[in-house]
Amino acid sequence: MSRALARCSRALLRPQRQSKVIVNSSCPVKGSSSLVALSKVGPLTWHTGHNVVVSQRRYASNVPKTSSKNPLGLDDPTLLITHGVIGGKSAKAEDGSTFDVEDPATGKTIGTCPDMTRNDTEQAIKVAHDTFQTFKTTTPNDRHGYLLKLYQLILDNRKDLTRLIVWENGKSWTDADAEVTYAAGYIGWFAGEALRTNGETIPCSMPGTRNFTIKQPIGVCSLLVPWNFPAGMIARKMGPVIATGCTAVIKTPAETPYTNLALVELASRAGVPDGVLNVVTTHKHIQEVGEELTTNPLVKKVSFTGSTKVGKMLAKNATDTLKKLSLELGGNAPLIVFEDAHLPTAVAGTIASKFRGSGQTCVCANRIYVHEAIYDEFASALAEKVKAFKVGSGFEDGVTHGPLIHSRQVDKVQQHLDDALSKGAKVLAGGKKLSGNMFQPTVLANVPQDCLITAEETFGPLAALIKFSSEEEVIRLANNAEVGLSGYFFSQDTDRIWRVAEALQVGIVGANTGAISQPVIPFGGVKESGYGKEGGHQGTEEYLVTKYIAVGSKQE
Ligand SMILES: NC(=O)c1ccc[n+]([C@@H]2O[C@H](COP(=O)([O-])OP(=O)(O)OC[C@H]3O[C@@H](n4cnc5c(N)ncnc54)[C@H](O)[C@@H]3O)[C@@H](O)[C@H]2O)c1
Ligand SMILES: O=CCCC(=O)O
Repeated sequence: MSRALARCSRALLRPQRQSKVIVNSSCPVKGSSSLVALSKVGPLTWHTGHNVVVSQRRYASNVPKTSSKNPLGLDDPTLLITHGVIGGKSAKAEDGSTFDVEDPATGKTIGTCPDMTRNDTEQAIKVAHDTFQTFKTTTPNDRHGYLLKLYQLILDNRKDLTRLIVWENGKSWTDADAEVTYAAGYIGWFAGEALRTNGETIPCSMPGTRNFTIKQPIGVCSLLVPWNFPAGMIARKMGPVIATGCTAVIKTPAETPYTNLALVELASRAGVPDGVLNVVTTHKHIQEVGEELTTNPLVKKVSFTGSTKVGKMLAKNATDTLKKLSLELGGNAPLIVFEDAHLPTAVAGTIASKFRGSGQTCVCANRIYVHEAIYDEFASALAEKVKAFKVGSGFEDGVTHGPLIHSRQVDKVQQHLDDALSKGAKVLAGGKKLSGNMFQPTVLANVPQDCLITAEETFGPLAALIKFSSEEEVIRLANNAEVGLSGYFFSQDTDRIWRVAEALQVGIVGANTGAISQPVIPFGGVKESGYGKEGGHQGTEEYLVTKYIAVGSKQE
């Protein structure tokens, strides 16, 4: 704990360091340069929320040295957990069955996990409920301490967590490393939040009576996490669970269970009591497990990140028992480049927003509206940058973009591309499916206003450039969506910045930036992108109930 604090305060006092170039004369990866690639993203302080400067040092090779005893080549092989967790104990499926976890870069199986069922889930909920009776009585300082230790453990194990993310999600090493920083930032933020669950005193209009509110943990929470941020998404759900004294059953995504499980293991090493975080891994039984997690009366809160379709179904399930819900669902983010934009900033911001995680984030720009006066200049500058990307296994040096998660995502990108091409769009960069789940980062010009891309999020590396001619027109187009998670625009006119920021029907606005995600802000959407916030102090409130207490005085 003291190490984390010392590091934070040292970092706050010193100027931000830039990335380093490391010269390596014996790079073992075939075809890679001996000058190990420089990180292009610069310092990652915007991610941590803690101003901890994390070196973007690249190692001689990030390709893990695997063996039969250490199949994922971790420095600490005990961080590879291949079972569920109930009450701190290893859990199997009731029928003993398992499912395979695959490396999306190769399609090869990297391990298995139990295919747990509804009964297993019910058991996990009971344990979480029993544990809640004691965990809710721990002090804020106890929980602050657990989270600070966990924060330090995440940073201490960053290489292994990065490896797990690359193995099961496929994103590039730099992206995965940044995600570990992002996840640690959430845990650090909620360590502070554990100490800030303040109630109020409220002046009372009745003589002799005093009014107070206190904040209490809501109870057992079902946390359903997606595969696109295997560390980040669980961190921003389990952080407030621990901070507030709740307990949880976590349903891991079938694609990426190992990073979730490693983080739960680190939480246990940080002292979080057994039974606070329980993990159900499942693939075949997703429907019934999802139903149990959203209908069991012992569960008081559900937090889900994923598609709008599944979110709506879970919300319906939770209605009968009126559970509190946080739904962080799909987006279809507009990104607008006005004629008065600073073009290099607009290009950099578009790349940051569109291509992070190979386009598989809920806040990725999806509809890129460019003013006709600068359309050609912007399009060619963006295409030039995108042509320089390198697609491949996230472990390879120099790879900027990894594969998509599975063939369904590849098919969706291809379908959106074909549809736009059939309506007159033109490829300026990329445009081809590569081997396996790899897809070239693509820039498309002359995209019509009505096509599949504008109707739903692509969730892939396809930048669709649509021409517009007036602010009024583009605001109408941007708001013409059932969803509203994030929206971006680029302009150097201050009046326009306020006007457009206020007009966009979204929960998150990036004005002159494509990087909006931080642990300290309330992340969440409007319309069919769901409700509830993650991160910020609002992300703590989601796990608390407010109780009002009136205290009268002696009546004579
Ligand atoms: N908001 C996000 O961060 C996010 C994340 C993943 C996918 N998506 C969107 O969803 C689309 C499809 O991707 P997907 O198939 O992985 O999304 P999905 O909504 O089906 O899956 C997201 C998560 O929900 C779980 N899930 C699925 N069905 C469930 C059920 N019946 N009960 C409980 N949990 C269930 C999945 O296992 C996964 O962990 C993507 O193209 C993208 O548009 C959004
Ligand atoms: O994809 C969903 C979350 C993305 C983010 O936190 O930036």
